[in-house]
Amino acid sequence: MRADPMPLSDQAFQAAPQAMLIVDPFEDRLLKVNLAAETLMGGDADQLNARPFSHFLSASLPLWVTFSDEALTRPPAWSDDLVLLDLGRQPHRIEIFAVPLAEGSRLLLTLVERDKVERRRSQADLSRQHRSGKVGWQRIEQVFERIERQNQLILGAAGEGIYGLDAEGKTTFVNPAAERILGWSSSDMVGHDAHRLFHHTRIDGSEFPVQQCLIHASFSDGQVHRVDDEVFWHKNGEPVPVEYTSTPIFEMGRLVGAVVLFRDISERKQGEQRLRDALAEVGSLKRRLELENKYLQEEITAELNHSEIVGESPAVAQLIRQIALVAPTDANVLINGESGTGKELIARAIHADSSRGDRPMIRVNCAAIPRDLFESEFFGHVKGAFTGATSDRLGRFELADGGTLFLDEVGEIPLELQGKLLRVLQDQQFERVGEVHTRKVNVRVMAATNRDLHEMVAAGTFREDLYFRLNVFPIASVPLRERIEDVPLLAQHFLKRACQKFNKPGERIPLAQLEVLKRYRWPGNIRELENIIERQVIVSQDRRLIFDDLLSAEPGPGARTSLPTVTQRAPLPEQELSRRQRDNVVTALMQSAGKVSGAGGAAELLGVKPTTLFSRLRKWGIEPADFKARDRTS
Ligand SMILES: Nc1ncnc2c1ncn2[C@@H]1O[C@H](COP(=O)(O)OP(=O)(O)OP(=O)(O)O)[C@@H](O)[C@H]1O
Repeated sequence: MRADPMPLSDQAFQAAPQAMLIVDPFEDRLLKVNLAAETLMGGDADQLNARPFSHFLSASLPLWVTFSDEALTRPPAWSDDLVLLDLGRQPHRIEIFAVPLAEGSRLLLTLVERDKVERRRSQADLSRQHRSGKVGWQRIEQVFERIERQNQLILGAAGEGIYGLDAEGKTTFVNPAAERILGWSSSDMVGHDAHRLFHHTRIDGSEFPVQQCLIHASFSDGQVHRVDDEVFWHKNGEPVPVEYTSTPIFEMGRLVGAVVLFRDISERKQGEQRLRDALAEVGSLKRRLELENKYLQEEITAELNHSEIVGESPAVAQLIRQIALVAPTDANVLINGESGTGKELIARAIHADSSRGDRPMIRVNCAAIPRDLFESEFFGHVKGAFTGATSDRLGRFELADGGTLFLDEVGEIPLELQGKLLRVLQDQQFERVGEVHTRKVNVRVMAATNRDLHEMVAAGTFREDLYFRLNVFPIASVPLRERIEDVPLLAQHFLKRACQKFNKPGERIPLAQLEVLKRYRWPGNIRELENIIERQVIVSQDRRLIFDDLLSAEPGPGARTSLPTVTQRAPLPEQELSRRQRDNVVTALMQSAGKVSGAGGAAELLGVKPTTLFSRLRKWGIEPADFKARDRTS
């Protein structure tokens, strides 16, 4: 037979987690205990019920009396002063709650062990604290995560490359800019020795020992190191010029690595290089301008002398036609003719009428260059190329770049240099002496000679290929004796200039004297005519230029040596003697190119003391500087 199930209220009483007792305070009897009470009081219901309730109270009995009275009269009653003794007489500090049951003489007691409650409470406090601590910690974590995210954003956005190293030099993190600049990905770098990966070699190809690396120095000396001129190596093997700052990282006072911030300075380097190149260019342009200026000064003088080609002879007409024909082309021109016939004047006229006319025409007198300086003169040299080459020097080809180079006396160029000259004429390329770098120029070349180059080619002293290169457009400069009809015009032309030059206006050449000039053979050509007129302007005293002596003089090979000698036909009046003496001094000054004293000076030529000559010059108002050589050598 199945036992009747326990009523639900009894089940609840039994299962309650607190110790529950029903007592009769008047009878001092324990009527009923639940399981939790049995556990607390250390015995089963029978054992417990067998004892008066006061047995379990001992010293707390007086308190119980007042408490139970309160519970019966002013329920509910609560106390935490009672101490309960279990069956084993072990005390338990309890918190007690009492209500009277319906009968009115019984009390339902609910007991809680204070020690357990306090333990639970402190545990609850702890877990409460723990829970609230965890939340706090989670908050802190979130803050850190946010900072970390911000840091990542900053690292990601930074234009500079940034990477971290641990104390062994292994990469700990890399930002995207570092990946981009170096070509290595984060996975290539993190955990690997950064120095070995991309900092192992210097720009000159020499090994870069890690002991000398200032990034690594930060680990040992704890200092910030800045370097502004080194290279890192891109993954593709190309050097990346960088500047960087290596900052040590301390953790708890201990050096644990470094963070490196670097920047690609290729553009800065290129900028610096461009600046250096520009400065070098400015330097070379400055030198070039100085030289050009010197040449331009000469050109101004030349221009004064050569502004127009004077003459009406068929030879001059033909010449002018040829000049007009060849000037606009870039063809090389070879001008052939006796000395003093106007070869340079022709070259200047061609240059002036060409598209290069606003650039200088650089003249080189090949007869005036010492043999061993030819190459340097033409192509320039670099400092130290040979003894005496104390600085870089531009050659004539560079100087004439964009303009015209006029090689006067081209027949004098040594055979060994003719090949090099030919190369420039063909390729417009050359190297300075002592330099391997090839330079390119754009130069038109004109040449002049009074020698028969054709004959020189046959004799093997002039390269045939060079001759053909130069002789693209030949022009013959006709001797004055073959265009004698031009003499009067030329004489008037030079007279006008000489009058201006020596400030002697109003000088004139009588018609009969022009005839004298036309009868002379002019071995020194137009230069001789020019010189004679100048000399006569200087010496003339009655504004009439007389050339009678010209025809009686022995014509020499050139203008200066063909000057008339003083003839002795009859005793001379004092005035004439003085004129001739003055004449003679002028001749000497012309021969010495205005030099008065010293070797080859006019005083030496005349056999007088320089002081004597100086005082005579002062007396006659003659200025030696007017006789300075106009036959410019370079
Ligand atoms: N047709 C001309 N009209 C005016 N002046 C001229 C003429 N021809 C030559 N001259 C002048 O004669 C002088 C000598 O001329 P230029 O120096 O050109 O001769 P060159 O043949 O080059 O001489 P060299 O062979 O000695 O160098 C110059 O002062 C020049 O101005």
